[in-house]
Amino acid sequence: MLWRTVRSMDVMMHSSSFLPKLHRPANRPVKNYALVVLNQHLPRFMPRLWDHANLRICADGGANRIFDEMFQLTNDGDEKSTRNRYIPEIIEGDMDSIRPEVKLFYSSQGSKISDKSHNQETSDLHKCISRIHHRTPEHEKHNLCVLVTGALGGRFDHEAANINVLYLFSDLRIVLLSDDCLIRLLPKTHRHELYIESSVEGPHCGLFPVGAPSTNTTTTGLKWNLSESKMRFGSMISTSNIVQSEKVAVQSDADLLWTISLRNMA
Ligand SMILES: Nc1ncnc2c1ncn2[C@@H]1O[C@H](COP(=O)(O)OP(=O)(O)OP(=O)(O)O)[C@@H](O)[C@H]1O
Ligand SMILES: Cc1ncc(C[n+]2csc(CCO)c2C)c(N)n1
Repeated sequence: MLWRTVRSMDVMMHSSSFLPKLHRPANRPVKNYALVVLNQHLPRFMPRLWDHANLRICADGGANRIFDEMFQLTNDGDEKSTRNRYIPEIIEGDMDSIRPEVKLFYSSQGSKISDKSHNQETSDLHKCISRIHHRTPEHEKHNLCVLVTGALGGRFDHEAANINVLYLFSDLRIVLLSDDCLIRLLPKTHRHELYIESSVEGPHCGLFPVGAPSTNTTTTGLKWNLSESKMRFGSMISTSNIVQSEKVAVQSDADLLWTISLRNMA
């Protein structure tokens, strides 16, 4: 008999356990993550994301959003004390959008201001993720989760640059967030298991390659599953799909983007 050794691909597990739930079981703590705040309106659940993050970085004009908008999102009575409570560890970027008084305020409160105005080759988000990449030891990279707020729903060139960052730093788990959905990259190096937090995400979802086509993608757990299917722009991509199980499994010969809707968490 002929024996063949087939090396099965490692599984990468994903869950959106960082999303605020009304009733979180005590045995399911929020995983630690780094938070990057971009220059778009803050999501409703920002105070809860902020409180559970272990590192908070504002990308340039993202600092204006914390300064201006955090008060409206909290139930605090006093704008000044709210401002004093939400201090980012780092403000990173080319500093062409942060207002002078905001920069002054946060530097006086101890934020590190990293002025990269000489670099007009990469976006502010790219600069933030580079810093996180650099400071994370190799063996911890695959575990670290980076949440990026305000990444979607604005200027399309910014959105494309934000998605490009997922590909540039594919050894980090980066989640792009808006009020309405999230996006993550599923690298082709792994099989993927997505554990759906159905009280806060779904049911609408999408799965598609950007850049390089897929000739073979298989899924379980969706209403319209793929079975060794081809996907590329200009042909079929899976959009307006529906999650039908607590676990979605994906395997592909191409890097894919996974997107899922977020429920109204007001
Ligand atoms: N409308 C938007 N849509 C999506 N992402 C955005 C948008 N505006 C800003 N961002 C994100 O926030 C980051 C910081 O924004 P900021 O406005 O400071 O950028 P910028 O360098 O001034 O950009 P530009 O000069 O192209 O307007 C950007 O790198 C980008 O990732
Ligand atoms: C081919 C090419 N296209 C656009 C830019 C401009 N650009 C890209 S990122 C960035 C910084 C934004 O904060 C700027 C100005 C470039 N350098 N190279």
